[in-house]
Parts: sequence; structure tokens; C-alpha cells
Amino acid sequence: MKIKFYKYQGTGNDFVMIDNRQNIFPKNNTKLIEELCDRRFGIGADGLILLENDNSTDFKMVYYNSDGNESSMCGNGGRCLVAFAKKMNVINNETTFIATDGLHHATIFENGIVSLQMKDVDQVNIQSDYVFLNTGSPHHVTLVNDLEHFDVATNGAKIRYSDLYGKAGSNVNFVKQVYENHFAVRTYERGVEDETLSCGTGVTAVAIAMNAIGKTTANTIELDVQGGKLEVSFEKNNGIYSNVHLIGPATFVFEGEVDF
Ligand SMILES: N[C@@H](CCC[C@H](N)C(=O)O)C(=O)O
Repeated sequence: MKIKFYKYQGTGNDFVMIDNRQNIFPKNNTKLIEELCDRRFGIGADGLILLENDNSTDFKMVYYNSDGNESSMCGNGGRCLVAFAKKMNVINNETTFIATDGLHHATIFENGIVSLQMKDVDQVNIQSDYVFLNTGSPHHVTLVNDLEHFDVATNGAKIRYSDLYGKAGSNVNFVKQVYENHFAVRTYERGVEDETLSCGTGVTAVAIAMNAIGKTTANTIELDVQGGKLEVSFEKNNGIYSNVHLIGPATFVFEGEVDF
């Protein structure tokens, strides 16, 4: 069987996109998804995303990590899927879609930048040496001294597989403050089981965590990731973070056809 795919990336977090509005994709074939995401034997990506029909919104997002398993929300993937939905003529420049963590509104600006509204955050677990919160996916956030030379893969895996997070695990973000409203972030992603060049729910978690522990009073925060720059903005009322937006590029890379 032949299936058409489209490759996208958002600050280096890359995805295989498939238009599954006709229900053609074998969704339970974990091995196939893993193979399509494989960087040597497949197309190569951090994840695979299906664009599906939804009765009450513009479309549905179904997200799989590169290990082949369906997972929770992907912020960069959501932004790329919005760009893909526009390419497929499903939407124009404004959309509302459904993902595993609920409704998302998004806007595509004239320069191609995509702003994606993320879920509200009402629980931020602040510990002495880390912060844990869920921005659609679970995130451990910790400040480190030498981010440039930090071994993200080894230290991220240690925390991801620690007793702290049990079988479900967590994504792990290592952070350095650059200026009052500006942070550098490197992320270990569960389901990829390695450092990725960027993580959208991860930088969203970092922006909120840094505000929650008083490292910044800003509500528009710049984030440098390995694959580029992102921005996160939010409102904070009585400890609840709402109107959270993840803003950055979402770029089409190439398209092709796979035979399986
Ligand atoms: N890259 C994503 C996060 C994808 C989900 C994550 N790997 C998980 O399983 O929790 C993003 O941009 O948010």
C-alpha cells in the first residue's frame, strides 16, 4: 500500500505528517510508525502526526512519538500540523482543532509564524531543585550551570526513568537564564529517548516554571532552543496560567510516498 507523507519541522523538532481524513493509516502498527520515524531506515523524525476529521472542530491531531507509541500533546507538532492543515486546504489562517489535551486555537501570521494556544496550567509543583508541571505533556524543569556542555541524554534519561515519575516517565528540560525574560533550554524527550532540538510543551513549561519560582516577572518569554528561537506568552491570575501561547516557525521540508 502507498501512502503520501509530508515532512515538517518546528525549530528542529521534526515530524512526518499524514493526511488521514479517509482513515487509510494503520494506526495500531507501532512498528511501522517507528520505522517511518527511523533516521537511517525510514523518513526520519521525532514523531508522526495524523490529520483527521473531527465533527465539531476543523480537524483532529493524533500524535505518535518516534518509538511508535501514541502520546500526549506535542506543541511544536501542533504548530506544524496547523501549517500542514493550511497546505491541505483544510483551514485558512485561523483554526480551532482538537488534540489529546483538549481544544487548541491557532493563528498563522503573514510571515508563516504559528501561534498555538496551549492548555491552561493550574498546578505547578515547586521543589528545591526542580519544578514539575503538565503543559499538555509532563515536564521536569531544572536549572543547570553549564548548559552548553551538559550531558542532556545521560542526565535526562536518569530523571525520566527515576522513581519520581514511575512507568509513565517525564520529559526533562535543562535551563539557563540568559536575561530577565530570556532562557536557553535543552530537552530530553520521552518517547524519542534522547535530546531533541526543541520541545514546544517543554519551553512552555520552562516559561511558566521560571515565572512561578520568581526567576522572571515577565509574561512574554524568549526561549533559545538547539534548533532556533521560540516565544511563550501567558496571563497569570491567582496562580493559574491562562491564555498561554507558543509562538514560532513551522516549516515544510519535503514530501514523498512510502510503500509498506
Ligand atoms: N516535542 C513535543 C513533545 C512530544 C511529546 C513528548 N515526547 C511526550 O511523549 O511527552 C513538543 O513539542 O511539545
